[in-house]
Amino acid sequence: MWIGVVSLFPDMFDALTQQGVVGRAVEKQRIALEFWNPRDYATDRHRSVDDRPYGGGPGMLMKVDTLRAAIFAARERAQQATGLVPTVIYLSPQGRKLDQQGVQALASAGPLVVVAGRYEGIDERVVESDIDEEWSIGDYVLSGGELPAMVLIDAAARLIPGVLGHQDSAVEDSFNDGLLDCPHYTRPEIIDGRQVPDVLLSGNHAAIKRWRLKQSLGRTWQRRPDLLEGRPLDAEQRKLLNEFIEEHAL
Ligand SMILES: O=C(NCc1ccc(CNCc2ncc[nH]2)cc1)c1csc2nc[nH]c(=O)c12
Repeated sequence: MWIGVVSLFPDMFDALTQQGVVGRAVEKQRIALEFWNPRDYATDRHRSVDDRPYGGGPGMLMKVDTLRAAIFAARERAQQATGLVPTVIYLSPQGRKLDQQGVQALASAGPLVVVAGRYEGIDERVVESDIDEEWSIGDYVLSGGELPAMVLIDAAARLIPGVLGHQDSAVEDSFNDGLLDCPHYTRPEIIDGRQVPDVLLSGNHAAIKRWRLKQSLGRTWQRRPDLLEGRPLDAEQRKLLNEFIEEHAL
């Protein structure tokens, strides 16, 4: 997967490229990550990358000429590297809320150019002419688009075949099948008098699988009933959830 990043703070992405799953994927060239910094296109003495908003008011905007130069360069490289026209994503509080379905769509959309904004954002005419999709990662205020861009890249990278060693864990990821995860346990068997559920020590793999699915369904029902609305349950799952509800009826 080819991803171009337009950002004033490319070094922030070291957190992604130097570590873990995405780091290894970049190393194994499952993902190509390239960066374009608008500051490199600044021509004035102060190398300015921000500009004042028409109409006044607090805050600055990304300077149009340096931003567009970086976007065009990234787009050009995407086509050169992949032969495809990239989807240009702008991370913004006004964007569509990112969820696993959105991540799956982005991970299979071919090359991406991801634009991380700073200041109060970017000129609306640049959004109209150069941006294909706007995405937000949630309803809270951050200082820029870099962390959201890293969230998007990390989530998409996990879905690229071969990126995760144990591919099955990506498939079984709770948000992959739309349910919350079941509880997990590891040594010691007793912590402050609290024991591990017997079924997990039984070695009965069918019972363990059933117990875990039941816990996932039950916890989703308790904590995120909204996730169940968009997800039909088969007869077995319905039965397990009903059992859980009866056991937890207050
Ligand atoms: O660039 C991002 N944030 C920086 C930022 C924060 C606030 C403002 C506007 N502030 C004035 C205002 N707001 C509402 C009315 N008036 C502009 C830019 C960002 C990208 S994706 C994302 N997802 C979740 N949260 C985020 O902050 C982000």
